[in-house]
Amino acid sequence: MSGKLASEYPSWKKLQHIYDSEKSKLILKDLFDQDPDRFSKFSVEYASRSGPDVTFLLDYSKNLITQPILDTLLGLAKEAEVETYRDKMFAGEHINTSEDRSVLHVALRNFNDFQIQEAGVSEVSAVLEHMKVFSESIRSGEWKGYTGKTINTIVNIGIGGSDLGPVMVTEALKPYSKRDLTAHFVSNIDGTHIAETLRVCDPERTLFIIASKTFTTQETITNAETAKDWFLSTAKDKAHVAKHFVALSTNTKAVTAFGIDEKNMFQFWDWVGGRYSLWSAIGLSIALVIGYDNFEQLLKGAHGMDKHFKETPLDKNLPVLLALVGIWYNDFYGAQTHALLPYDQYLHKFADYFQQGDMESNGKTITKGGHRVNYETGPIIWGAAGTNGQHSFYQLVHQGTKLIPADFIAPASTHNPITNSKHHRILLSNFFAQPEALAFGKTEEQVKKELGSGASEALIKSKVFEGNKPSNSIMFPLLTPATLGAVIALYEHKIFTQGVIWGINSFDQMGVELGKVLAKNILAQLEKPEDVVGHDSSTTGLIHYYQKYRKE
Ligand SMILES: O=P(O)(O)OC[C@H]1O[C@H](O)[C@H](O)[C@@H](O)[C@@H]1O
Repeated sequence: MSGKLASEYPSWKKLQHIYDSEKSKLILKDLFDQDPDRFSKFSVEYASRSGPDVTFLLDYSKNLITQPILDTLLGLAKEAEVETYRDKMFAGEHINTSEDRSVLHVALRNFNDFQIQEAGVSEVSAVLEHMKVFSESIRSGEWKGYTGKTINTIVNIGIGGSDLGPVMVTEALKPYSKRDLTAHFVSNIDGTHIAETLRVCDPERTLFIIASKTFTTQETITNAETAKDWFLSTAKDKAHVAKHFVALSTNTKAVTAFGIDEKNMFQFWDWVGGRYSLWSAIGLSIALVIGYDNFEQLLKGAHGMDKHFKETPLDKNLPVLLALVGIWYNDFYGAQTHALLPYDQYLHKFADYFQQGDMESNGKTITKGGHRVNYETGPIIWGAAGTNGQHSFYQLVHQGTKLIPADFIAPASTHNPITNSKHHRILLSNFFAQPEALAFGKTEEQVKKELGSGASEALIKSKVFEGNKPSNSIMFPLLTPATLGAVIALYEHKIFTQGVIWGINSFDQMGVELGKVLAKNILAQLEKPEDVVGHDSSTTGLIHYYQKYRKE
């Protein structure tokens, strides 16, 4: 984040040299054979030092690293001043330089532990109290809709960071949810999304949560207006809006202009980035679904990880270790992607969430100093819940031509121990087997032995697994709110660390602007073919095709 080019650091050059000269010797099978203590050397058990007890195991031994490589990666983190920039973040310095803002999602889950000076930080506890009182009144049935009925459905209308965090967390923590309160999340501008949602809502019993940091996002405001029109078509009187619409935003003026009472607005601040906002008022839908106390556990679990990140030496610092092994593949092995593979159905939105978290943060080409990088920055993040992925894309991960580092994530115990945990044991046997298969593969000799004589050379070759595919494994006792908080914060700080090393600003998102501007211009041209001007022939042709076939 210093804005320097990472490739200029001495450790970067050393890593390149190590990669060029030692790559052929970095064979997982040999590394494990040579060192019976490899697992204990390259794994850490995290235990929270504050707040609720959270523990998990990070096993990074199945990576293509040796101690000297890790030491050099740690040297890189030192040279890039990861510790200095981490401390600047916690101190509230304006490390988001292009927008001249501090980056303080850590202040949202701080509970007066670290001293953080920034306007708004002292208001965090009052907003949490507002969320607590409000969520409890909805959940208890004390809050009534305009006809005196209780609320049984919430619809969060938001997009990007104002959608993905609440969706991922409410799915992940479903075992803690109030089952008679149904939550919907509407994000897409495609009218289908809101239309299909409203179809199953009762205007007398539905609460709309309009979640938008800026309260100017076209998708969210359009969907919110449609929801308000739908509501008023039954409720008639605008005064009833106050019972059915609340806003989560930094923009009081736009919220009140929309017709939402300021007392039904939950505030946050410009130092909360959209993709880091689930800890803020944007988490109201989470508090409603799982209850405020569980929401607070989520925050406290994350704070425990903040403390770990802030106070632990780099060589034992989990987010830093994840960041460094990621850089090793991204920048030296040329891996283009990174897979997040939770073996937990409740985490089925985890990869979707971190697509924004990681790719919007580190998908940058220009350093903070304004230079074009001459190395790769943020990886493509993707993934799916196990074991579904095994029956679709794992073929390529095992035998394709690409190197795909992956994180396997699983709970030791399940919230649904049905059939004497038979399902869970099968699930976990896959969670253990896949990284093993990826790392150690299957040799030609083994295949020949299995097939016996007479098997063709082609068949034998097709059944060989080269192995040597790296992965991390993360395992925790049970997916609780506090554990989830800690794991999300783990990845947030990993992303931060990589951004610092690459010298980029992980906290702006200029890359999402251009498309928005062009769409606005095109929207004004859609009426008549003769209005379609100023485009290339492809774009013009596509718009003309639409104009020919549209039915409105
Ligand atoms: O919360 P809002 O202001 O409506 O913004 C919603 C989203 O808008 C844009 O797409 C930004 O790139 C995201 O970071 C943000 O989360």
